[in-house]
Amino acid sequence: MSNLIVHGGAPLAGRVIPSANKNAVLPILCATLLTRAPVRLRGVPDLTDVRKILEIFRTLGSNVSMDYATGVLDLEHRDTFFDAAVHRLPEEMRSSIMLVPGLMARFGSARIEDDVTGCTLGVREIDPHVEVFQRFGAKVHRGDVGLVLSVDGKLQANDHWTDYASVTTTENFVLCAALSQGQSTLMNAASEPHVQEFCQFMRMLGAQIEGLGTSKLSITGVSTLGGADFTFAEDFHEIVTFLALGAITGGSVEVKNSTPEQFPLIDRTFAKFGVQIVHEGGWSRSVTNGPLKVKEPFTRNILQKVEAAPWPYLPVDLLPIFVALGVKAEGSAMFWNKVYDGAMGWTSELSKFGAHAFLSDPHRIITFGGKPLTPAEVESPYIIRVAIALLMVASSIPGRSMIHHAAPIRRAHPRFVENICSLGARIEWT
Ligand SMILES: CC(=O)N[C@H]1[C@@H](OP(=O)(O)OP(=O)(O)OC[C@H]2O[C@@H](n3ccc(=O)[nH]c3=O)[C@H](O)[C@@H]2O)O[C@H](CO)[C@@H](O)[C@@H]1O
Ligand SMILES: C=C(OP(=O)(O)O)C(=O)O
Repeated sequence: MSNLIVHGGAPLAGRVIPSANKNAVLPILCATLLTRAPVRLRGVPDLTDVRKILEIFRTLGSNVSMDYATGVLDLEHRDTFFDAAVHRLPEEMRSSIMLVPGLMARFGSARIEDDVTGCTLGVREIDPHVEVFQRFGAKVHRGDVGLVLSVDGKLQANDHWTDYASVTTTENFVLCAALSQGQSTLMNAASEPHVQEFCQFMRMLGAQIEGLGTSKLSITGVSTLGGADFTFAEDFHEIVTFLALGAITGGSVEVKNSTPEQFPLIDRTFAKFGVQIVHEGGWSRSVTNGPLKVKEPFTRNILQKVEAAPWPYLPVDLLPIFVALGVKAEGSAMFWNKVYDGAMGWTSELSKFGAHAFLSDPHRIITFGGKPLTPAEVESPYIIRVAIALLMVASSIPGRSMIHHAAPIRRAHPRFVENICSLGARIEWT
């Protein structure tokens, strides 16, 4: 069941309740390893990455009680067992690397698998992570497969200034610092909404963290962490996805959104393609007035552009969704991924629909939108949000399209096909 058949052309309309943000859920799951107290998590989505992490917890001997119907997860990591020579951590997902601090704190050893790259977006370094672990006192050597880490006694607090604001490196720094001896400071910390949500959970466990949402995080280590009963917030990626699906199909979708204050730049980006986002009464909806059209800049000789970079820029994971709007909207626009060097090489798939999108360099695509589109069979790379962008384009074209290898969608969006069908789409897995 990894291909999607899409019978496109119907305007999507209705209401959707978004799920939790995978990129908050996964680091929070990894963080639970730092405590021996019971933890209850509410709103846990049924995602392939979540299942992989829960499976490793079961292998370690943790009590795991997951009810996907209610989204309630009860976890207790008490008498767990881990052997870096025997156990393997989940692969093909980035978040696996955030199991390291919990394993080091519990067992004095951990490992990093060779494939912790997640989506194939280009180079995804592990060096910034290894550097963080070493600064806290870990010794690192290359094993037969992957890296093996060991630490004697407690981790040692330290100050660090990273090369760039990396989401998972920031989270790993906080995970290490929470139980270290002394005060640690991270400069150039990432501040995405999911990083803030993760820090709020850490605080609920008893971690002492200052500077949430800024580029400087100060953490005072404590001797033990306690339990928590935590409810996940709504996923801004999923909110944007459904709003964009409404807009690209000429319909109107309303999505529950408790944090519109995170949206001003996202709203302006929609507006560049003629889509107005209205936030009202805890819901957001996309409104279009006729066919999508790229807003012309006043400055001469430049293209309309969308720049994606670490928060508070537009998040890079949202860029493919706006590229899909760019393909549909009449006019030209440039999309600039300032983070990854291999995330934009799927223009050839767009061209199978008859779209005109030009990869100008590894970081930039230009769309010449509004061209007549026809249904097509396309191949998605192993990139969650590109599978979605291809599905968006297919949904906007009358007729039968097929998205091959769309399974990555299940890494981030539970019940995605059910949700979109409830809006009037005709889509099925095959
Ligand atoms: C599980 C999780 O949370 N994954 C997210 C996390 O991955 P992840 O934490 O792996 O992403 P990073 O922020 O570390 O960035 C990924 C790569 O981009 C490059 N880089 C990044 C920033 C920068 O200013 N300069 C630079 O060169 C580096 O090669 C780096 O390895 O953040 C990414 C960027 O928001 C998102 O795409 C991923 O969905
Ligand atoms: C790239 C993503 O995830 P990961 O880092 O886990 O591959 C994503 O969530 O879009």
